[in-house]
Amino acid sequence: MKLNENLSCSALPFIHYDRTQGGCEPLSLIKTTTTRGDLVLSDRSHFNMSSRTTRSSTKRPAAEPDSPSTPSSASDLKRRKKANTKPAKPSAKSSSNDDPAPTEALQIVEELGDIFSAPPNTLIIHACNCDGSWGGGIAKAFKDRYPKAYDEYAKHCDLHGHSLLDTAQLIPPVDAKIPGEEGSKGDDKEVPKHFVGCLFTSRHYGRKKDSPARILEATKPAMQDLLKHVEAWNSKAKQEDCIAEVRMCKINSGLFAVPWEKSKAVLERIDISSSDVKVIKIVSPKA
Ligand SMILES: Nc1ncnc2c1ncn2[C@@H]1O[C@H](COP(=O)(O)OP(=O)(O)OC[C@H]2O[C@H](OP(=O)(O)O)[C@H](O)[C@@H]2O)[C@@H](O)[C@H]1O
Repeated sequence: MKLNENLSCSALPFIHYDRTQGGCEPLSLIKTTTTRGDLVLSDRSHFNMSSRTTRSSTKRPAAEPDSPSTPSSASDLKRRKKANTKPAKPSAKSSSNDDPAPTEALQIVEELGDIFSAPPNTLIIHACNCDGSWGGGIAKAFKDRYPKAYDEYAKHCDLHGHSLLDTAQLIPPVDAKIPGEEGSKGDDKEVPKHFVGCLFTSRHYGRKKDSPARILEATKPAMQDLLKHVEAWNSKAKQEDCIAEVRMCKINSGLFAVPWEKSKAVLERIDISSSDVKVIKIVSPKA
């Protein structure tokens, strides 16, 4: 693929980006980042596993408490586990009432439509539990549409368990094509190049989900963590691989049972003066 170094991510909507520090990495490598902002390169084959693990919606055993919180690749996870390092975790003590007014606030724009009919290079965000379950609500739709992204999420939960609360996972586009049944290649389904953003706002799902107050408390640091991942990704990605638009559902407002206006108020207190992402589109289905 030919690179155009004259183009920058600043040409893309929603992203203000200085590409002077950008680098060109081989296309065979996937770039992921840690909470500390380290860039981690992994062979793309890791993200394109042909066999999909079947996950049940049953509770998983929590990972060891000293496991790192948000690395985004298996190689990074292993490296960290071996080194027994613990990345800094964003503070969980933020609330919309205590926070100072942001210098530049994250803009939340609401519209009706199909969240998944987004153009390529869109990041689509939803709220997640730390148990490795995308069993209901919009999470089930994510699992059906992005099965390999689900595998990445479930692996992340297996390795880090409840230490993921207050953090986020950025999953690069790994579901370019969902294979059809064996021997019927014509049934392969094309999937746009979408990034998936997981906000870990509750440890458990279902009846064991965290309280609305704790879910709200996790919402801000989780989103801040995701914005850092986006910034790190875009600072290194080629122009055609940059995240160009960010969409989200009304997180926490369904199965997590937190009124949307409360989550929205928390999100609108996030300072984005040093973030690439200025606007998040909230896309809800037409009635
Ligand atoms: N197909 C669809 N297309 C478009 N929009 C859809 C939709 N389905 C629902 N919505 C809307 O999307 C918003 C969020 O509502 P949700 O209930 O999904 O998510 P939430 O953030 O409250 O809770 C997270 C937990 O729900 C999951 O299920 P499990 O726990 O695994 O069972 C996760 O894994 C977490 O644990 C609401 O505005 C819904 O109207």
